[in-house]
Amino acid sequence: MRVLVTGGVRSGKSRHAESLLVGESAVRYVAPGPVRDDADWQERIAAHRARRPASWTTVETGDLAGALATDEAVLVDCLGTWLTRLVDDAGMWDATMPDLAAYVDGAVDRGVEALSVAGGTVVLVTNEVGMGVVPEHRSGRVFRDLLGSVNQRFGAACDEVHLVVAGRVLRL
Ligand SMILES: Nc1nc2c(ncn2[C@@H]2O[C@H](COP(=O)(O)OP(=O)(O)OP(=O)(O)O)[C@@H](O)[C@H]2O)c(=O)[nH]1
Repeated sequence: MRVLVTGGVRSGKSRHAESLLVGESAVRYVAPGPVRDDADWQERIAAHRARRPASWTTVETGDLAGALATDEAVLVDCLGTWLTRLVDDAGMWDATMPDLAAYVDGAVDRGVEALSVAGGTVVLVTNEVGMGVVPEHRSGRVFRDLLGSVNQRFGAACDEVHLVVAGRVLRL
């Protein structure tokens, strides 16, 4: 079973994603975003860790395909931060859109392939962006476009896509 969970910031999508894995004996929690050390972020992370069952393991890595290569159930939170880290690490925010799209597509290919052979339940969390005003800065516009495509690719590779709004879940 592969599920993509999408929604806005603080929509309740992480909690919903976690609830889909209740009953799994072992879960690999994958945090694929950039390493950040500001106090606000550390507080958020601490709250997440406190609510995870003791039997879950945490993997902090940008290597999505590698993190999916397991027979354990996997929760990836989230594809938005994964994308940010992917482009950050490659130093590609100023690259042309075709170059960026091709680079991200290659990484998505590897992720989708790993997803297709993963041994257990996989839940991927992502962000629903692009429903508001056009971002003022180019990096915001680029991120919005790329993440839309990433979501479509992973959505197509999943059995189900769930949209979370105001804590309510709509199965698409
Ligand atoms: N590095 C790291 N990140 C973590 C860990 N646990 C959670 N996170 C990150 O915390 C982020 C989620 O933070 P939230 O504040 O709950 O997200 P949100 O989008 O505002 O809210 P929801 O929609 O309710 O999930 C995700 O990017 C996770 O990867 C951890 O142990 N380590």
